[in-house]
Amino acid sequence: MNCQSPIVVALDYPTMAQSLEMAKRLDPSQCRVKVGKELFTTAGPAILDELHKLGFEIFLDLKFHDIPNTVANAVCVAAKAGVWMVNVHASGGRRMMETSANALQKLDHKTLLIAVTVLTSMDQSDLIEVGIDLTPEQHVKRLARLAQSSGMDGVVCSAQESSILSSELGKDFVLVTPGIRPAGSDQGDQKRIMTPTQAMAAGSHYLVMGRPITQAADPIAVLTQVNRDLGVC
Ligand SMILES: O=C(O)c1cc(=O)[nH]c(=O)n1[C@@H]1O[C@H](COP(=O)(O)O)[C@@H](O)[C@H]1O
Repeated sequence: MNCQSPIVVALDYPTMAQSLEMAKRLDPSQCRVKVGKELFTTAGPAILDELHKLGFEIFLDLKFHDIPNTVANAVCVAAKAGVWMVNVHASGGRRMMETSANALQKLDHKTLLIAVTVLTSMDQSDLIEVGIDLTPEQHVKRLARLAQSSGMDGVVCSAQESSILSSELGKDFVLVTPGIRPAGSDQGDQKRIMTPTQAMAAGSHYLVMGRPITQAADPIAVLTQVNRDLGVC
C-alpha cells in the first residue's frame, strides 16, 4: 500500500481485539500504524500478521537497547517479519547500531532502522536526573549525529528538533516525531510537543500520533482533518 500521509497511528491498546477494532476502521492509504510495547507484549508477533493482512505498513516500536549481538538479531527478526520500520535506542552506542545496520544490510528486506534520541516525554530536568548536563536539543543533536554515522536511516526525536536536524544532517535523514498534538488537545505525559502542521513545516518526515486519535470521540474524523490540514490524502 502506497501511503502518502506522514501519520503513523500508535495502536497503544491492552488487547489484540481492541487494536484490530481500531485498525479495521482505519484505511492503510490514509496512515501507517505503530505496534509498541503494550500491544506487542499482549499480542505477540501475531499482531504483525493481522495488521499486514489489513494492508498496513507497520512501525515496530520496541526500542531495542541491549548488547550489539542481541539487538542486531532482534532487528533482523523484525525485518524478516516484514515490518516497514523498527527502532533501537541511540544511547546503546555506536557498536550496537553499526552491528544492527550491518546485519540488516545482509538481508533482502528494506526495513527502515531508526534510533531513538531523547524521549519526547523528557525535558531538561529529566536529563539532569540521569546525569546528562545538556539541553534536550544538544543531546538530541549529539545522539542523532552518532546515529547517522553508525548507519541508521534516521532518528526518533521531537518535532522541536526537526528543523536543526534537517539542516545539519540533510533532508534524507528520516525524522520520526512523536509528541504530536493538534491545537487544543491534551498534552498527557508528553513534554516536547508540536502540532502536525508545525512539525511538517519543521522538516519531520513521519508524525506518530496515539491518544489524540485513538482516544478521540471520532478517531477517523481527527485523522482525516489532520491529513486535510497537511494537504495529503
Ligand atoms: O519511539 C516512539 O514511537 C516514541 C518515542 C518518543 O520519544 N516518544 C513517544 O511518545 N514515542 C511513542 O509514540 C507514541 C505517542 O503516543 P501519544 O502520546 O499517545 O500520541 C507512544 O506510543 C510512544 O511510545
